[in-house]
Amino acid sequence: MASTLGNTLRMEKLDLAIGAGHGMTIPLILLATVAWWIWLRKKAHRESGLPGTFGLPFIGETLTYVAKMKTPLANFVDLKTQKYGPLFKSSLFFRETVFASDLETVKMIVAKEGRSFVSDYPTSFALLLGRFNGLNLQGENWKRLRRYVMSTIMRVDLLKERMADIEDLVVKTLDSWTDDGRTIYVEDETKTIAFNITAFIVLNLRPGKVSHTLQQDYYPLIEGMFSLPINLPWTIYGKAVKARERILKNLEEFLESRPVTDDVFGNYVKLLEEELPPGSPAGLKHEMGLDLITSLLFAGHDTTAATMVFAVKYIGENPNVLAELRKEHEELLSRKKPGERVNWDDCKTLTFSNNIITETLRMCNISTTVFRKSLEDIHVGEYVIPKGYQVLPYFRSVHFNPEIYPDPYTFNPFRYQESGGSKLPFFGFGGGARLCPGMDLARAELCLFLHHLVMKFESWELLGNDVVSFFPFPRLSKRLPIRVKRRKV
Ligand code: HEM
Repeated sequence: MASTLGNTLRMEKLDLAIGAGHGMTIPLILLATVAWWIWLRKKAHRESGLPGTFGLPFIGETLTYVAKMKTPLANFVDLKTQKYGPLFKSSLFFRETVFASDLETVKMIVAKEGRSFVSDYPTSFALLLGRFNGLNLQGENWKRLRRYVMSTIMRVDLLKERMADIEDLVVKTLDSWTDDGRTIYVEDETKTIAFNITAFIVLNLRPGKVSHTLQQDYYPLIEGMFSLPINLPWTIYGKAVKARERILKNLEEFLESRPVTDDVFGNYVKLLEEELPPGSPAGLKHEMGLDLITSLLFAGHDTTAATMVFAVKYIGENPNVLAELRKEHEELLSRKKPGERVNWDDCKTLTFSNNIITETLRMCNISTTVFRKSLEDIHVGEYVIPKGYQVLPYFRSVHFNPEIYPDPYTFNPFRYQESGGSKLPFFGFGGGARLCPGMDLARAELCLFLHHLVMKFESWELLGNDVVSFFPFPRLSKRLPIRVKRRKV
C-alpha cells in the first residue's frame, strides 16, 4: 500500500515536471518550427532563381495587382513580363505566387494537373461556393463529381433533347427586345438568359420567382469571391456571405417542394450513399449535393452571360462580322424545312459562329487564368517553381501574344479561317483534365443566341461608351445599353 502511494506520488511529481517542461518546450518547439519553415522558404526562394519580387510583408503585391489588373493594356502581368520575362514570382493574397505567361509553360501546367500541380482556388471560393464545389475539390471527390457531371447533365444525347427548351429560353428574352426606342441593357438580359438555361439544366427550374430570386443573389456572391474574406455587414465579402445564406435557404425550400427527386441533386446524393464510406453522415452527402448545385449555377451562367454580352458589343462594332454571321445563319435556314428548329448538330457546323465565340472569349473571358498549386519542385528551363507555390498560368498573355495572334487587340473572327485551318492555341475553356465540362453546352447556347440575334434584329446601336474593366472579371461600365432595329419578316 505504502509503496503504491509512493509510486503515485513519484508519478505525480514526474507529471508536474513534464508539465513545467511543456510550459517551456512548446513555445520553443513552435519557434524552432517557424524558424525552420522560414529558413526552408528562403532556401527555396534562393534556389528557385525566379525573377520578380514579393513586395511588402504579408500583403505582398496584392494592392498593386488589384489596381493594375483592371486595364486591358499594360496590366500587372504585362508589366512584370516585360521586366522579368514570362516566368516570375510575386506574392498575392498572402501566397507566394508564380505567373507563367508563355505558351509552353502554360500548356505544361494545365497538362500536369493532379501530378505536379493541383487545382487550388482561393479560400473565398470554398467559403462562398461550399467546400465541395468542383473547382476546390481534388482527388477522389473531384474525380467522382466530374464523372457524374459528364455522365448526367453533359451527356450529349440528353443535351440534344433539351435544345428546343434552351432555344425557347433564348427566344423568350430576345422577343422582349422591342424596337420602340427603348434602351436595352444587354448585360442584364444575357445574365437572365444564361441563368434561366443553367437553372433549367441543373434544377429543371423554369423562369419565375424562385429562379429570379436565386439569380439576384448570385451577383453579390460572385463579387465576394475575389474580395478579402472579412465578414462584416458592410464588406463585399460580408454581403456575399449573406447572399450565400439566402441562396442555400431558397435552394433547400425548392428541393423540399419538388415533386420528383430523380434529378441532378437527388441522384448525386444517391451516388454518394453508394460510394462514400459506410457511416458517412447524411448531412455530409446533403452538403456535397448542395455544393454541386450552387457551383454549377455559378460556373454555368456568369461565364456564358459575359460571352453573350461581349459578342453583342463586338459584332455591333463590326458590320462585316454581322454580315458574315447573318449569311451563315441564312444559309443554315435555307437547308432546313420551314419551322424546323436549329439543333445540336447544326451548331457544330456553324464554323463562323464558333469562331466568333472563340474570338470573343480570347478578347474577354472571365477565366484569364486558373488557380493551381505546385505539388513538388518543378524545373522550368533555368528556374525552379518551388513546391507549395500558388501557380497561375496566365491564358490572357497567350491569347494576346502578337506572334500567335497578330494584331491581338483587334476583334477578328476571320483570323481562324486565315490561319489556314491550323489550330491556334486557345485556353478559353481551360485545358487538360479540368477542361470545362460545360464547353459544348456553352457553345450550343451561344450559337442559339447568335442565331436569334441576327435573325430577329437588323442591327443594334451601341449607346454610350462602355468602359471595360478586367478585374476581377471583365465588366462593362454601363451594362451595354443598346437600341435595336427589328428585321422585317
Ligand atoms: C462561356 C462559358 C464558359 C467558360 C468560358 C468556362 C470556363 C471554364 C474554365 C476555364 C474552367 C477550368 C477551370 C480550371 O481548370 O480550374 C471551367 C471549369 C468548369 N466549368 Fe466551365 N466555362 C463555361 C461554361 C460552363 C457551363 C455552361 C458549365 C455547366 C453548366 C460549366 C461548368 C464547369 C465546371 C463544373 C467546371 C469545373 C471542372 C473541373 O474542375 O473539373 N462551365 N470552366
